Amino acid sequence: MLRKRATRIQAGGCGAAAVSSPSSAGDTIRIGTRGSALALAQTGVVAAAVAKASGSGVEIVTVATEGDHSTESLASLGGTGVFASALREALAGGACDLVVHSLKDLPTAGYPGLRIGAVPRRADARDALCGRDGLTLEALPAGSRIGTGSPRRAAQLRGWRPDLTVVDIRGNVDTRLRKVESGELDAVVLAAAGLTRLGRLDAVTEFFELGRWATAPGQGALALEVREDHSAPFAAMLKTIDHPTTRLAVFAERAVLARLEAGCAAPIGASAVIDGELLFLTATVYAPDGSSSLTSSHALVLEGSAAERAGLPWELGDRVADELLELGAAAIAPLGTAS
Ligand SMILES: NCc1[nH]cc(CCC(=O)O)c1CC(=O)O
Repeated sequence: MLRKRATRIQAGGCGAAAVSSPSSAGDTIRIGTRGSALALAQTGVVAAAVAKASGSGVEIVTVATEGDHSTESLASLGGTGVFASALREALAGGACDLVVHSLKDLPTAGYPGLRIGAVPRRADARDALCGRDGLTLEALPAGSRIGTGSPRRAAQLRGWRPDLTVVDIRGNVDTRLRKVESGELDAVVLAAAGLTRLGRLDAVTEFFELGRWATAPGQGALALEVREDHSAPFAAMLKTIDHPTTRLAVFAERAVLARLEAGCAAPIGASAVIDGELLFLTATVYAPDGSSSLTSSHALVLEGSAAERAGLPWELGDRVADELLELGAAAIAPLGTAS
């Protein structure tokens, strides 16, 4: 289902090379997005970058997704692709020329005829606690009610604070924050990147460091998905938006998910960073009840031809995932389609 918005962003036109749109409809590049406030905020940033890099007009097309309609818990929806499928269908069907995903919501399995055309620079990959009265996780009184819809966050909360009650919630970022403001919940856990994009960092009472609190593969990063059949100028435009370091890191994180055959709702955290010539990857699989977890870390030297380097994230992700499986990950957490 498509609803067209009247939003149009014209290119600034200050010397940007003219790039023809891949669309047969003319010069305007149509960018598909979900209609949530968070999706529109991040798509607005992408649209401005596309307009500047292409010199074309940009039109934002909102697409309703199953994840927006359903009030089911994310875990029971299965997680994999509830936000992404409708966007991918709109793109494949030609209703738009590129779509903007939160990378962590994009299934690792490809879609026929589509590819990830650009991964912009990543924002803060951490999770953040938004508690009442300035409270941190440690300071919350026993029995406090903490909301999250994510099996990973639920498992982490149970691991750190088994004396708290985890409440399964849905809804957009503002809805979740209001549950704390109204007193219905004592705290919620949200992605720092989303709070940043919505200008709601004021609600944060604690940032969880990645070393003790792993976050979803790809968290904080966006993916610009495109059809494979686009023009060379369109590819050149995508390249100016792509951030190669972010791409290497998030692909390594996603490779763990792919190897474990786990979806975006699986209780798995992964964090990759590049330090000089080394790509580091750490991933953790959590028992849903928080009683145990398994972690694996490895690093690879970034060397070789461009094609060889492009394969390194997968090699590293496979190594970490295989170690997690050897340690018994499949016995502590629901992997595969049951995630
Ligand atoms: N599944 C919802 C979702 N998808 C991306 C983000 C945050 C932004 C990001 O990680 O890029 C969120 C909200 C949240 O987890 O708090």
